[in-house]
Amino acid sequence: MSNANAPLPSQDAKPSSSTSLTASTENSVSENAAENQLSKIAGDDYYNIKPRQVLKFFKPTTPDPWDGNAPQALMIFESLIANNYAILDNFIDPEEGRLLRNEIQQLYRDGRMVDGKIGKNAAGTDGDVRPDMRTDKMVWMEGSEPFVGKYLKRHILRADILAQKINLLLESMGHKDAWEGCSRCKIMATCYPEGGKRYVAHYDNPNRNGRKLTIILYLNEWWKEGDGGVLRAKTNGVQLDVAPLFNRLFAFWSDRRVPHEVLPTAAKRDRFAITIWYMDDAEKRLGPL
Ligand SMILES: O=C(O)CCC(=O)C(=O)O
Ligand SMILES: [Fe+2]
Repeated sequence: MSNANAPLPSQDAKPSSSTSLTASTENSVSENAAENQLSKIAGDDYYNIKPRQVLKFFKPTTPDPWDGNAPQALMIFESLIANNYAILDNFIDPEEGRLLRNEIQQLYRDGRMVDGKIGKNAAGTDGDVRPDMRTDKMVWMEGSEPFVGKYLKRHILRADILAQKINLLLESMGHKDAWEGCSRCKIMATCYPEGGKRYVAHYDNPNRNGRKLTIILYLNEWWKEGDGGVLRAKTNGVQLDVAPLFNRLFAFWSDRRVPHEVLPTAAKRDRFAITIWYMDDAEKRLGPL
């Protein structure tokens, strides 16, 4: 059985900076309209998205209820194929981002988050607590549990549609990274509490566990240099330090192209994020190496 989060030796630290794509926030303008439209297409149950059938409510042939994120999908697609990753700032309307952040913070305060594990199974939902490797608090979700708030559900839905659009672009050019289906494994909300919490260097998909694309949304308003919790990745021979800024989306290929680690948090700054992995059904069928 493969280790879903195989550790790597720490990377050499080299100062580096990252550029980010800035999205227009126009996508937020028509969100209520988008929700109404989705309700019409899918019925009242459309938020009850089941894993592995993410987009049963959204087919490329249906009218696009979320036109707003087509430019975002294009930007992420272009950056992924050129760089193996994409950074997109101002992902959603900031007010909605704050409400989403409040929901995630509340999950932490309610004690729903538990020690993150080093995964043993493909979805990474099982494994061992290894404080020498990973010291976050996290909660797994399908997305339809009663404790999943309205804004988190909206985020999941938006990310699902974004992922599908990215994949449609890859498919349309016959790109080798186009994947099969548009399912995801469990969604993860995390808090890396203040005081040096971290995750050592690893791959999300070291051994063909099916994870194709990792999409993280960071939720840390007022984050500043020195607060720690920077995501450090290395890809294409470039070291990349990604600050976990509020409303910043970071997407990357889950496989060995992008080893990454979470550098320790600072003394007084909890760090919040939501991570979603989209799965390649063809790779899942092949099974782990
Ligand atoms: O929160 C992050 O920036 C990354 C977390 C991570 O790499 C993981 O949970 O696999
Ligand atoms: Fe990771």
